[in-house]
Amino acid sequence: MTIVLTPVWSNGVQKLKVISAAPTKPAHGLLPPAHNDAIHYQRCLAQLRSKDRNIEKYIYLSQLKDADPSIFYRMCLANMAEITPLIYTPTVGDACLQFSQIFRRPEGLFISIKDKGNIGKILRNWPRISEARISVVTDGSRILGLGDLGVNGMPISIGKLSLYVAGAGIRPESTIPICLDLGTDTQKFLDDPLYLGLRQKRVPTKEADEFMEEFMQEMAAHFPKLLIQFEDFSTDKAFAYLDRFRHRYPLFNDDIQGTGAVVLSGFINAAKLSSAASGRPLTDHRILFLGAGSAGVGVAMQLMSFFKLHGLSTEEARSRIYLVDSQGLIFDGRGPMAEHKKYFSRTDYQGPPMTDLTEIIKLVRPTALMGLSTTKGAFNQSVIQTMSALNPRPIVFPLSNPVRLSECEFHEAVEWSQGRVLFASGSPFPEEEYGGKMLYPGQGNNMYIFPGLGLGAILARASAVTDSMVEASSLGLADALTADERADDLLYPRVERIREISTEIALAVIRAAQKAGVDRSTDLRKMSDAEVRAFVQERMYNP
Ligand SMILES: O=C([O-])CC(=O)C(=O)O
Ligand SMILES: [Mg+2]
Repeated sequence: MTIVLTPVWSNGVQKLKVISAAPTKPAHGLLPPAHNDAIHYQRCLAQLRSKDRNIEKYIYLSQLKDADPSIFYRMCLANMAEITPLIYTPTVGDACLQFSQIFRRPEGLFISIKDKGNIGKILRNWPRISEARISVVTDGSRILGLGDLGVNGMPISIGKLSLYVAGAGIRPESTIPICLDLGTDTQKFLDDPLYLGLRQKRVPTKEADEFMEEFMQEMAAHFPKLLIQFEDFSTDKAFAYLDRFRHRYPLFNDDIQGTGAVVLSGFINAAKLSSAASGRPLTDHRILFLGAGSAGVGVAMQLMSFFKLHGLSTEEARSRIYLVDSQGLIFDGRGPMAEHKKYFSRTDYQGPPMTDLTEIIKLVRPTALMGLSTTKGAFNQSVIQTMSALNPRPIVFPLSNPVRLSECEFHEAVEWSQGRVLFASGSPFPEEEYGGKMLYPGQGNNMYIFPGLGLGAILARASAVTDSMVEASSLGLADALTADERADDLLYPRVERIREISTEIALAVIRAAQKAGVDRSTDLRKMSDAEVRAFVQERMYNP
């Protein structure tokens, strides 16, 4: 599929108009005589592999996507494990940091605070309004664990949407990457002559809130079939915008809900293995979080459903969770704290403030340790050894992204736990051999969830994304492990099966939407599961 856009002028405004969306075959003589598609695919793959640095591979793949989306997506699907880390975490982190240096050609929509009052007009410049189904929207205020990157956050929206296409078969022309430019507080960018964003500090909250209100209203008015994924907003905004808009528009926050769902899923599978080894009931698990930002608290909230699914009350479920932030264990006696941390603040601890993670572990005796702190090395040898002394199979999930901010590496966790660790990380790590056995790290990254969750919500034409739909996506993923994968102690399915996984998740999400009564595509209600699966698969874009 080639989309040819031509600039046209309307009311003094330049717009892009689609003049050809049909596959175009170059006229005779415009290609070399021995050019053919299959060999060209091999040529592109060889070109990719000839590059030494991942950022070069990223740039090459971006240009390939632009020049020939079909080859690009075919390559992604056939080489998921190799290419996902290049177009997504961790390389996308470098692409964001260097966006203003490596920028070639615009992709997606840029809407800045200067457009306040005129956002509808900007949206009308999007060339494929009626096809729009999914948008990933960031304001760049907290990209991965890299901080406030301003307009340099655009590659995160682009990368997530490439995975929607590859992983869930959303059509490329149905995706809209959006970066909102509300300024940046990162001086380095403001001083950089190549920086592509506004040269101003972030606007005050009130102005940002008014902007978001207008943005969401205009998005809904212009794109009636669009689902919105909020991505990498700073913690306070992530919670505030999710709360404010989730009951009015179909949307979810990937960092709070997507990460929550993917970790719940991995935890379900890890807890079974851990309890099988310890003989302790599933309801006895205790989970300690390092990091209490949007992802940390989002995951903690989602993990409560693990205990509730096993019959515990909300109060009992909450009591299984402990949060630690940069100032140590979070408990009521510690003094004032941010609103979003209060729910998990411990009332049963009355001692002095505790900051040392090993000491906190000895006190809490957790079965599982979750890292969402972006503090490299926080899960050091003493931490892992203490977890391993308490648990025959300790659950350790260093979830911070990208790789270099991970709380520990897989080989460290394997070595320090003597091969017993049940491990999942946010970014990919290589497998390890220990005691003659191959051990595989799980990748507890929301990339397993959002493509299928989004696909299900889009196909159901959900008017809102309910908690039950998010939970269904998580349970759908946990159930997607094959017998082979279970035999290898995997916590997540192999990423090569992403389309199958997305189909199962979409089915679970569609059913949950129907149960919640938020589905507007009511024809799907009458279909059997097998029919819905076939329906989902038929609709997938196949490069
Ligand atoms: O993008 C990723 O790899 C996961 C994610 O949402 C984040 O770290 O913010
Ligand atoms: Mg994110």
